[in-house]
Amino acid sequence: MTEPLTKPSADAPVLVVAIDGPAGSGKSSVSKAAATRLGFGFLDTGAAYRALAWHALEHGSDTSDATAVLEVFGDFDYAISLDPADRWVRVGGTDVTSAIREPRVTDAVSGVARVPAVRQAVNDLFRRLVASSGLRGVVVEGRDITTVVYPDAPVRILLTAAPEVRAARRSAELTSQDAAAVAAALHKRDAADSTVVDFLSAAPGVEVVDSTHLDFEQTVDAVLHVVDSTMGARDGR
Ligand SMILES: Nc1ncnc2c1ncn2[C@@H]1O[C@H](COP(=O)(O)OP(=O)(O)O)[C@@H](O)[C@H]1O
Ligand SMILES: Nc1ccn([C@@H]2O[C@H](COP(=O)(O)OP(=O)(O)O)[C@@H](O)[C@H]2O)c(=O)n1
Repeated sequence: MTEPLTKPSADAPVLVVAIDGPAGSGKSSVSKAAATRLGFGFLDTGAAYRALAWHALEHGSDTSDATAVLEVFGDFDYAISLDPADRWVRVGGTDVTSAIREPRVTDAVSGVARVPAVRQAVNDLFRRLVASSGLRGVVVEGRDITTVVYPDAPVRILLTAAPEVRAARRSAELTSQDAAAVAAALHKRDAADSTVVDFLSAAPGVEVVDSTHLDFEQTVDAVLHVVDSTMGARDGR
C-alpha cells in the first residue's frame, strides 16, 4: 500500500484521511502508524490547542478567560512537523513537543479550545499546512476533523473505544501519575470538549472504528481497511 511521499503533480489535491475521536481512543498513535504505512504525512491537530494553552500559561494568562486567550493568541508563533518519523512542535522557536503533554497543559487545554475565533484561525492554519505540504496524502486527526475541518475528505473515520478502556490506556501511558486521577481528568476533559464539538457520534458518511476489543495493530489494520475500501470504491476497484 505504500506509495511515494510526494504528489504525482504539483496541482494534485492532497489526499486527506480525517480521523476524529475522544481522548485516549488512539487517534494520535494509530494515525501516526497508519500514515507511516500509507507513506502519508500526519497532522496532530490537538497539538496546536495544547501549544496555545502552553503559550497562555507561559504568559501567566487565565486560560478560562476568552479575552485573555485571544490576547496571547495575537503573538502565537506555531510550527509543527507533518513527518510521522520526526515529530516536533515549536512555539516561537522553542521546542514544546514534550511540554505540551504535561498535566498542567492538559488541564488548561479545553479552555483555549472553546474560543470560536481561535478554532477558526487554527482550522484555517491546518488546511494551509496540509495544502502546502507537497505530500501525496496526510492523515489529520482531532475532535472536529471529519465534521468541521475536512467534511468533504475522501476518507472520514471516527475512532472510538469504551470510556474505561480509554482511561486505562492513558493511565498505562502516564505511569508516573495516579491512575484514578488520570481517568478523572480524561473524563472531565471529554465532558468539557463535548460541549464544543460532538466527537462521540459519527456524522453521516463517517465510518466508525471501535477499538475497545482490538489491540493496537488490529486497530491500525482496521483504519487502513477503511482507507483501502473507501479509496477502492472511489477509484472503481
Ligand atoms: N487498540 C489499542 N490497543 C491498545 N492500546 C492502544 C490502542 N490504541 C491506542 N493505544 C494506546 O493508547 C494510548 C492512547 O493513545 P493515543 O494515540 O494517545 O490516543 P488519543 O490521541 O486519541 O488521545 C497510547 O499509549 C496508545 O499506544
Ligand atoms: N481538532 C481538535 C483537536 C483538539 N482539540 C482540543 O485539544 C485538546 C487536546 O487534544 P489532543 O488530541 O492532544 O487530546 P487527546 O485526545 O490526545 O487526549 C482536546 O482536549 C480539545 O480540547 C480540539 O478542540 N479540536
